[in-house]
Amino acid sequence: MFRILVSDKISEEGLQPLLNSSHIMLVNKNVADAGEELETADALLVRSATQVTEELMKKMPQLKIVARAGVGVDNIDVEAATKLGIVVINAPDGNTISTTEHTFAMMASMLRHIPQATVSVKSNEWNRNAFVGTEMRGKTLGIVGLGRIGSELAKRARAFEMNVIVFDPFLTEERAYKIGVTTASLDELLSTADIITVHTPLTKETKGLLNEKTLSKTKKGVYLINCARGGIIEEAAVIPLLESGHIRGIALDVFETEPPENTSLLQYEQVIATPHLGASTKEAQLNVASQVSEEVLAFFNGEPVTSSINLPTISKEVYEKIMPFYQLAKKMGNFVSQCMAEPVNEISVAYEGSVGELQTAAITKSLIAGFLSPRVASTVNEVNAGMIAKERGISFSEKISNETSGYENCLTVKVVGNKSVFSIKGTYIPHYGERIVELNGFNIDFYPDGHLLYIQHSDKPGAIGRVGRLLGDHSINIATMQVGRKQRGGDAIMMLSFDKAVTERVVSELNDLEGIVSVRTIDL
Ligand SMILES: NC(=O)c1ccc[n+]([C@@H]2O[C@H](COP(=O)([O-])OP(=O)(O)OC[C@H]3O[C@@H](n4cnc5c(N)ncnc54)[C@H](O)[C@@H]3O)[C@@H](O)[C@H]2O)c1
Ligand SMILES: O=C(O)CC[C@@H](O)C(=O)O
Repeated sequence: MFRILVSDKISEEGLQPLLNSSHIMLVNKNVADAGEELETADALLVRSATQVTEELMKKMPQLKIVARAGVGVDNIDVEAATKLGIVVINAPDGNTISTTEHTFAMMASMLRHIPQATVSVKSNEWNRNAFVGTEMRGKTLGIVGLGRIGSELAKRARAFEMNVIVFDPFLTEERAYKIGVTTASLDELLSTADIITVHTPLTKETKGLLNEKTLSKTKKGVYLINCARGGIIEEAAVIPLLESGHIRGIALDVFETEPPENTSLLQYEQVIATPHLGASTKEAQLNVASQVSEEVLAFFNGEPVTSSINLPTISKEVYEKIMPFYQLAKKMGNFVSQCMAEPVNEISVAYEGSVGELQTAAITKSLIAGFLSPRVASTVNEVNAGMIAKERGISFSEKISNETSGYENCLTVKVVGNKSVFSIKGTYIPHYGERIVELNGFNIDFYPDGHLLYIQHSDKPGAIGRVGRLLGDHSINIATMQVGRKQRGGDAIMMLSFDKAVTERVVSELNDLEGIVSVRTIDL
């Protein structure tokens, strides 16, 4: 049973794909109240309220995936999750339109004093002079961050005949042209915009982006909006500018701490606020819940997740092509790791032929994970393999070539250790499967699976027979056997497969046989 702990309020309708599965169990409980559920949960579903810290994840030994029903993952320690081999996914666009509309509603409300006028009318006042507003038409809207929400907002602003100017260091001129916005430096935006709205993630670059210094460059009478993340506009820097009348209004959906701890800013008449409601519509909540449910279900079924924060994203079509190589690479890494009982410094992989056209980075991660798994006590998978390899001083590289050497596709892995170098070549043949076709320069052909014995011997009469006899004496059935040599009478190798593991005692007896150089058990 795959157990999912749902820690925040998530649309039940959106969770249907998970609720419909008889192999999945959902428990609705906040992590703060969960006890035993923490120990058994395979997946954790959250919105923005639950803080997914390293400490929490360490209390969840079975945890494999954290799903954020929303965009921002700043409540999740993604780095710690990556280290622990936990996949983090989000629902990147399910609430884009709702948040865009909320931002637009905040802008309209602020410019026409709707919240303040509502309070006034409800207090039996009829004060039409106090609430003279500002038109949007002809005003310049400065958008900081033209991602999903920023670009949807730009479209709507243009429909209201506003000029749109954008600052986004990662925006190409081509995309800006397509959306119909003018790009600018931050300083240009600050000095020309009548209304500034921020739509970036909260990062070390965007934290306090609008601060005392940058805000002093804005036009007198500027309006500010933050429906992205608390802290992008520094709250304390706004107060003196509100008092002086430099900032005419500010609309906030998000705060430096939520709920706000320092409420002094909220006392100002020119401040309008909502409690992080950008994504709070029925539609957005259904969208984000459905998106993460489908993704968690795909993860449970061993299919690719398309919105992972810490895994390369792979579409279903690419996944189907990549999967055979992904598994082959994992087995090749694992095989070499078991063959080389020594510290390793370098792993290089060369992709030849059609496999080079796929997302080789994901295949290389799988290879590294396969290599590390017999050597690392903690979970190691493609999420954390690169990080663990680096921590252990293992560098890895890949080379891609269209050339082929007899096989339509081929992976050649070279592992450099302290004492030796090991090389292995593998291929995937449709309808035939994974094959290892070369080991340390010996041509061979075997299926890398199950219980194997890798024997190095001298190509002399009797060596193979002695191995067969000894195994027979121990009633051990050889399932398959392949032999390879470079030249007559020289060094040779045998690869044997068995239905069950061969014991250490038998391995030691095999090692003592005449003509046998070394024997290694490999379990894949
Ligand atoms: N209030 C809510 O309920 C709510 C709902 C959804 C999203 N959000 C927040 O809104 C924000 C935007 O979401 P999105 O889906 O549009 O994200 P997105 O990733 O699509 O867009 C972010 C944009 O910011 C730009 N950017 C990054 N660093 C920048 C910098 N230093 N200066 C200027 N631009 C920079 C990126 O290039 C990108 O274009 C996020 O913080 C998200 O968490 C809030
Ligand atoms: O869960 C929510 O309602 C907030 C969502 C929003 O902040 C997001 O980043 O997607």
